[in-house]
Amino acid sequence: MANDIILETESLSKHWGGIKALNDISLRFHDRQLHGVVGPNGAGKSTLLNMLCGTLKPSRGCIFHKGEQIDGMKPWKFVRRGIGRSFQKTNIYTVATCLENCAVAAQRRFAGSFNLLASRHTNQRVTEAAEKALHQVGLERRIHTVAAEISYGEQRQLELAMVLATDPCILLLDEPMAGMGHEESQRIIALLDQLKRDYCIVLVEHDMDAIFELSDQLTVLDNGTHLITGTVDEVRNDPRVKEAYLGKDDDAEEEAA
Ligand SMILES: Nc1ncnc2c1ncn2[C@@H]1O[C@H](COP(=O)(O)OP(=O)(O)OP(=O)(O)O)[C@@H](O)[C@H]1O
Repeated sequence: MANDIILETESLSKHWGGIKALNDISLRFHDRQLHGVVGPNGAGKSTLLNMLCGTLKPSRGCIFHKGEQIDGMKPWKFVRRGIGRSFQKTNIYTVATCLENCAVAAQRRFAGSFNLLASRHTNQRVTEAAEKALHQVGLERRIHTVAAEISYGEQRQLELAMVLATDPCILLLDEPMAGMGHEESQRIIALLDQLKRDYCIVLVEHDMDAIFELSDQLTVLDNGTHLITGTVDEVRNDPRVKEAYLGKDDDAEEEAA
């Protein structure tokens, strides 16, 4: 079991002046598992993802990818290592086609050579990766459609495709279902359920039904601290979690019990 740990944090902390956005967080993320991260607003979820993808440097603590310490490396090195990150806010070029958006993302992973022959080969890899990613998320019929012309739900699917186009092994996803209707959310849930068979997914999401349905492991953060990590059942039944967080929104479940 231990050797399928693909990403690990050790006493990870991020402080801004007096604000302890994240304090002493030690977590293990496994290959081919979906690890949900929840917590009230300001709990430190986005801060965690920003450090896991290298865009934010920890104040203290370490990050290990496949056993190698990677904190302090440049963000593009995280991308090259297969650590892909999506954002809460839509991050696409609306004037470009879906394929072009994914190609720009794929270039972050594959481009980098000034050799002309190599660059032709690179262009082909970039296009192939972009097309594959659009197929993975079910947007194959939208390949040549300008992003401004697809629905909001499809734009969120495109965001996911842009991460997949970087050929990652780890997907760090920040609220991929934000602002979606029920039907669109169901489509993303089905997609993530499929993707977790092949990727390590770290999913930050406020939609608790989705998190409960998808998570193999679930972490609760509260005010920058690590409350618990466990299976969905372990977390739901933990009195600290009920008290600190889930209890507030769990009335329906309490009534049903
Ligand atoms: N650049 C920054 N400078 C100062 N404080 C920050 C910065 N970014 C985040 N914080 C603070 O760190 C804490 C954690 O923020 P973070 O965005 O990680 O929470 P979150 O759990 O993702 O919240 P939400 O669910 O609202 O997105 C908050 O108190 C926030 O105000």
